[in-house]
Amino acid sequence: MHSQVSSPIIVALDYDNTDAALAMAGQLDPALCRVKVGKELFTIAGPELVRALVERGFEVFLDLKFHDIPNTVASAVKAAARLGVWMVNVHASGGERMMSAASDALKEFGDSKPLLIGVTVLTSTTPEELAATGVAKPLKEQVIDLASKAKSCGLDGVVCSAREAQELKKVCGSDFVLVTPGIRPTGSDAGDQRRTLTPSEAISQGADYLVIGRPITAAANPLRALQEILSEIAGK
Ligand SMILES: O=c1ccn([C@@H]2O[C@H](COP(=O)(O)O)[C@@H](O)[C@H]2O)c(=O)[nH]1
Repeated sequence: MHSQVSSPIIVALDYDNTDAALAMAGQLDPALCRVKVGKELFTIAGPELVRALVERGFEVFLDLKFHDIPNTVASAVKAAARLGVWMVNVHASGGERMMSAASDALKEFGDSKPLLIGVTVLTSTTPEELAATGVAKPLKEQVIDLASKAKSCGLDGVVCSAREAQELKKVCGSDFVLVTPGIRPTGSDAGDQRRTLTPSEAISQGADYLVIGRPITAAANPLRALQEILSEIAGK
């Protein structure tokens, strides 16, 4: 999908109702950011909310992290493409057959296909927590392995921590899109995030898109918080 927005910021609209999500979108500017609809908001507000955001001029990242049998995931990403979203994602740990099925399913959308992104290891996960799930590899190696598989299956990029971005760009190439949540401006609360970096650190490590929720949406003035982050990135 051809994009009109040069900003790297994707604001996570993590709300439990349509009115709150649209009120936040109304305080933002589609020329300065994209927006992300995740599991909570989509479960409560559904496709209508996604269409409403698209109609308001926002490029939408549908962050549902699909993980299922290949046929189901292929159908799900096609449904997302029909909604007009700019980006959609699947769990890279769902396997290569699943990722290839998703990638193949989007071919019929040609140039208007959404970016297809694989989730590697969640930014809330520590190395110890990953090991406890039975993954024997060190966390960074696991991220690189999943990203390499995502690339070979035809995905456009991955979700990872910005801490892994520099290495991933080396391994997967500069065109492979890196979407990085776990972004925390200096002094802001990490909350449940564990592998964090500041906005300017993330960009300097090679992140293409920064997913930012609470540091913007919980700010007294979300638009000002967004503008301050953009200024920090621009080095102003
Ligand atoms: O690895 C991941 C994948 C997705 N997320 C999502 O990003 C936002 C982050 O919100 P903050 O308030 O800035 O922490 C949230 O919607 C997560 O579901 C992630 O954090 N890490």
